[in-house]
Amino acid sequence: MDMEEIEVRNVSKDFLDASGKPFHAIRDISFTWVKGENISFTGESGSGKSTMARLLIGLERPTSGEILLDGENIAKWSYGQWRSHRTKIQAVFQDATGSLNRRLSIGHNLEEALRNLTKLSSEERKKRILELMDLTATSRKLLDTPTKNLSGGEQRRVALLRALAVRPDYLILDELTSGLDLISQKAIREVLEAYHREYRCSYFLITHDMKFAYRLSQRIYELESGQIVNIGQSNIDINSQERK
Ligand SMILES: Nc1ncnc2c1ncn2[C@@H]1O[C@H](COP(=O)(O)OP(=O)(O)OP(=O)(O)O)[C@@H](O)[C@H]1O
Repeated sequence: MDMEEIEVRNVSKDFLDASGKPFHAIRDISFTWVKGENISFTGESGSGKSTMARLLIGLERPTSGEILLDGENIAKWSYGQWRSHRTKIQAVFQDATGSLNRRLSIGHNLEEALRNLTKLSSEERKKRILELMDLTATSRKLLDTPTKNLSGGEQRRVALLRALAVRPDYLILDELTSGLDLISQKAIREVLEAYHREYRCSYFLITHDMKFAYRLSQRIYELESGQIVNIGQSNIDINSQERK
């Protein structure tokens, strides 16, 4: 295998509708997501974006087609196989706060993710967390703050940091900035930019915000009724952007 990538080949996903008839949420979609590259999925509500994300992280299995990670069909992976690849692909879904333990401090939440998903020692975990805070310009003082004291935007940022701490190769972000004020949106965008520049993590962004999509990703796929109807190309290079 020359290229590290995720290849989605002719994937379809059917659900049963209320009357028990098959409903085609994803119809024969194919695309390649090369490691180091960011892509965005956009489209109306119900067009199949979240279903595509759930297929990529193994929360749904395709009705037909294959999803190849470096040539291996992840659509057939068992729960155990997914567990052992958690550091490869991470996801932060719309209800980001669901992945956080609100009773714990931010530091404990990050620490818990690293304890569960990596083999790092206690010292290495501490070092990793501090590095991440510095890289993403997040104050170290926040580590002792109880998660429940944070605003919605800050909680999403922490959920994002939790996923990034694991250093995934691929990261799926479902509507991470929707409903946030402009300052919180910018803060999240800057975290993503800084992290991508350092580790070349590949983002799969689901967003309605086209500016966000064009700024962070190379290609923007537009979905309509479960099909790709348009592919936009961004000429903005995330790696050459200056921090603002
Ligand atoms: N588990 C399920 N069972 C039945 N239908 C489902 C299921 N999951 C999704 N669907 C249907 O599949 C279609 C696509 O849903 P999906 O959530 O992927 O769309 P979306 O583009 O992400 O929408 P939004 O922007 O509102 O999140 C919708 O009609 C939805 O009702």
